[in-house]
Amino acid sequence: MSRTDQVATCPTEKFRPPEELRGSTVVVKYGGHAMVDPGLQQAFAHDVVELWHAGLRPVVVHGGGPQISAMLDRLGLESRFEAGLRVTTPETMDVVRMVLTGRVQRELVGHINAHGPLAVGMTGEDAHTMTAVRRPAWVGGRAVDIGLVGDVVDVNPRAVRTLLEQGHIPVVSPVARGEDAQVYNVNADLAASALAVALGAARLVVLTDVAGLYADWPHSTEVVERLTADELAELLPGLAAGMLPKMEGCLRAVRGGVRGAHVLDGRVPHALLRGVLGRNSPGTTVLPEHSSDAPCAGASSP
Ligand SMILES: Nc1ncnc2c1ncn2[C@@H]1O[C@H](COP(=O)(O)OP(=O)(O)O)[C@@H](O)[C@H]1O
Ligand SMILES: CC(=O)N[C@@H](CCC(=O)OP(=O)(O)O)C(=O)O
Repeated sequence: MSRTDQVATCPTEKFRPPEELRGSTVVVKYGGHAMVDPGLQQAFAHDVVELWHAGLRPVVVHGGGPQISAMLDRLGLESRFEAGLRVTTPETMDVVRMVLTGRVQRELVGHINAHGPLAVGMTGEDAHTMTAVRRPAWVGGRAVDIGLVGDVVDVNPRAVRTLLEQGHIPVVSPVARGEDAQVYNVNADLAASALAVALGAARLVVLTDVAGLYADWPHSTEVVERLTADELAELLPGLAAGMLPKMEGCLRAVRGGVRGAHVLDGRVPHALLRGVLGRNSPGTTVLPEHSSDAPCAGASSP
């Protein structure tokens, strides 16, 4: 698809990606808490299309935790988390699938496609894109059964690559197939990280509802601006639910070959563009151990 013919809005001149990012895949995880405002969803969709215009290949993996909880509440079903993961009965799984794929994904696809025929929605189940195995939650050193919650153990990126090659923007729901014929609820941060590694993405960007990783949460809002994978590995066991899967996802990504991972404030308009294309990314940036490849260098700032 021609990038100039198909999309009428979003002029490319404003945003020039650094040379090393041209043609690169960028996996963006858009968190449920940062998408509760429809205005923010539209601004996010606009930014994703800007990245596409600038010659990058964005892939969106979305969350939807608050939206799932609201629907469970409406249906009078229990909503409970252990170590940040939703306890998922077969009945809960039906609601997870319905809300993520039937509603949240559809809304995002609609917002992106308001700019042109770009986004295609899919789930990790499609074309065996994500295969997961059942995992427990670890609470106080003990494994707790949390039902149909999966860890992604295999990613087949072929369907996503085909969409990218055709000029599309894949929008992926974090639901995975199991080899045991079950369907698994996967934390969206970890799903995005697994997909970024499998696609050989240049960047993983996690948009959430805080300014980044706070050094002393919940006592201070001082953001950790940069850290290496080793530094993050040391911090990880002490992190609280919410930030834990995001930082674990960033760590797995940079250790899996992704050149940089960012946690950004999704409530700030254009945080995504500034994070990917700006000279100095806001939020928290995680780099591999020996990075001479500063992921924010050389761009013209939006
Ligand atoms: N060290 C930390 N720094 C920032 N936020 C933290 C930290 N530890 C826990 N959190 C919590 O993590 C939340 C973000 O995770 P979550 O609510 O799951 O967001 P999302 O819906 O974007 O995935 C923050 O709103 C905050 O309450
Ligand atoms: C296993 C598990 O907890 N899955 C998440 C999937 C959605 C998600 O991760 O959404 P956010 O990114 O908005 O938190 C859930 O059921 O809420």
